[in-house]
Amino acid sequence: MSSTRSYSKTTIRNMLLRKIVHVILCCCGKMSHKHFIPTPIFAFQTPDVYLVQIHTKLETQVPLVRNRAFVNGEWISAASGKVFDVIDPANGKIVGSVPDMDASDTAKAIQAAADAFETWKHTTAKERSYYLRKWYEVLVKHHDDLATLITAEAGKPWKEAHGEVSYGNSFVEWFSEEARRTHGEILASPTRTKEMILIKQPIGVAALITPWNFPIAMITRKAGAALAAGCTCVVKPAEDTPLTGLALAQLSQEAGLPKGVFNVITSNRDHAPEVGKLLCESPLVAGISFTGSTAVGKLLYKQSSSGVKRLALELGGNAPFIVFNSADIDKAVDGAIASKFRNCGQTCVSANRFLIQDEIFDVFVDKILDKIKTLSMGSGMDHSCSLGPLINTAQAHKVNTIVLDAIKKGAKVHCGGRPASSLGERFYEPTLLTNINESMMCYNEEIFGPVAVCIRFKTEEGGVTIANSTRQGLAGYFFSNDVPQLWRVAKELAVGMVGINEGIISTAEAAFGGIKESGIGREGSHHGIDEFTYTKYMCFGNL
Ligand SMILES: NC(=O)c1ccc[n+]([C@@H]2O[C@H](COP(=O)([O-])OP(=O)(O)OC[C@H]3O[C@@H](n4cnc5c(N)ncnc54)[C@H](O)[C@@H]3O)[C@@H](O)[C@H]2O)c1
Ligand SMILES: O=CCCC(=O)O
Repeated sequence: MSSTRSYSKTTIRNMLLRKIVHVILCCCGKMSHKHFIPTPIFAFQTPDVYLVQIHTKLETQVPLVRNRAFVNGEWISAASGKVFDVIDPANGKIVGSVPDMDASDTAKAIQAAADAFETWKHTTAKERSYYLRKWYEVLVKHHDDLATLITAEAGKPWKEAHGEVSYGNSFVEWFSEEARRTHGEILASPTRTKEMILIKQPIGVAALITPWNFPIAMITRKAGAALAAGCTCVVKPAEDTPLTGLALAQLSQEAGLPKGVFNVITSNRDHAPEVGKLLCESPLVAGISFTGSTAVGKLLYKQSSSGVKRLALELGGNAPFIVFNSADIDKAVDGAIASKFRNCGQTCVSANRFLIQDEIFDVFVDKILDKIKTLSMGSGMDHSCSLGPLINTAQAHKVNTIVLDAIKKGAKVHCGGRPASSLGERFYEPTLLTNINESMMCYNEEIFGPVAVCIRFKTEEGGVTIANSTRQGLAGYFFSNDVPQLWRVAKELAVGMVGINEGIISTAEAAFGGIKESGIGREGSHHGIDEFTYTKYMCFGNL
């Protein structure tokens, strides 16, 4: 568990050592500016990336670990001096400690972003594209380090962490390209003496609050778009995975992003509400982009109404995964495994309810059971593992509660159904349940764990009705080989994204987002930038 504490003697000793190494390296000329790219508009900063790596070796073997937050191009502590620990969910060991920042620290980051916006908003699209491309190149250079860091703090299996780094980096690449395509419009004027033009302008400071399940991608999907639009950012990563956010900051510094443009503050769960409130209410913040639970999303919605802030919400899902009689069952099973067990089920677009048509129900259950039995669970650092731990003990407890509730109400357990305690307190056995009914938590709630539940239905209409019987509407999937049915069902599913004969739908080119209580707005694609721009109408008269 994370805890709040002041600097330990070891940390102070390491800080002193850092200073000494800094002086030595400066004397040897190893930290000279010549290692860093020139920036067309802003003055150089002095990234201490090499120092960090040396410092890192003193404290831990995990690369890119930073122990301070990043505000206005500087690495800072909380004003209170408090820090909290970041835990490796596979073994409970401390990976690093970061500042436990409160509202007063947040105010400094907001001010830095607001000051930087005055310059950043005047950059050209081409300049912003250049900076993002540089950042992307640095991120690619550190691909392995980022993946190792993600596995260390999020527990994600090594291969998946690598996949996430590619996915996360792809948003920076994508928005470096999209930056140059934020065009305005010339309208056909109804009057000879007037010309009418629409231009896109950046909204201002964007506050980005992100979850732990995709520590890099959930930040870059927002920040790439915000920076491309000409906004500056204050990022508040999740308390379970702040180190990847700080690594992104370090690499943005190495890429030469001007100071104050990309700020990352860290705070523990106790301080998150006050930090969030200030980000929602500060007149210096123009918009909030949040990914996380529906409950917190609703709170931020309320809080940001006072200043009529621009709001983008990417919240929880309860994805149906329908398999119709005509489907290729083997492909459906492969899609089901990929969708359900990615990140140990901790993905907002994970299949939550498998709805299987009567005729093929038994064969689907047999085949998915065979596949589940091949999944290997263990530390994400073990390259052969396909399932890692859950993020924390609260999540492990929640998954167990959902399964026990289903068993109590009559569910049949085909495999798993209990914590994998021999591996550690955050591991849960991959589980398959049938005999599901609508009174069960697993039917109504986002499970966010490695638990597959199969529900039988008879008709297309019946299956779609069950699929839509939720207030969540993020992703939905179905497998069918009946062509008219493909179009009918894709239109009927009440979700923002549909996988048709496909279990993995995420990519930078796609418009990611939900409807109903799953969110507002879209991330990725060319629509992603819209969340961070205003459309301004200009009317030139008396021409
Ligand atoms: N849609 C998604 O991508 C996604 C991601 C993670 C979790 N979830 C869902 O959320 C559930 C809980 O996970 P979680 O605890 O990480 O989500 P959360 O909503 O509690 O946390 C997400 C982010 O919001 C911050 N936060 C928490 N309380 C806040 C507040 N009052 N004001 C401002 N920021 C606040 C957290 O520090 C974190 O950075 C999961 O079980 C799952 O159902 C969804
Ligand atoms: O969990 C939320 C995001 C997952 C994704 O982008 O595929």
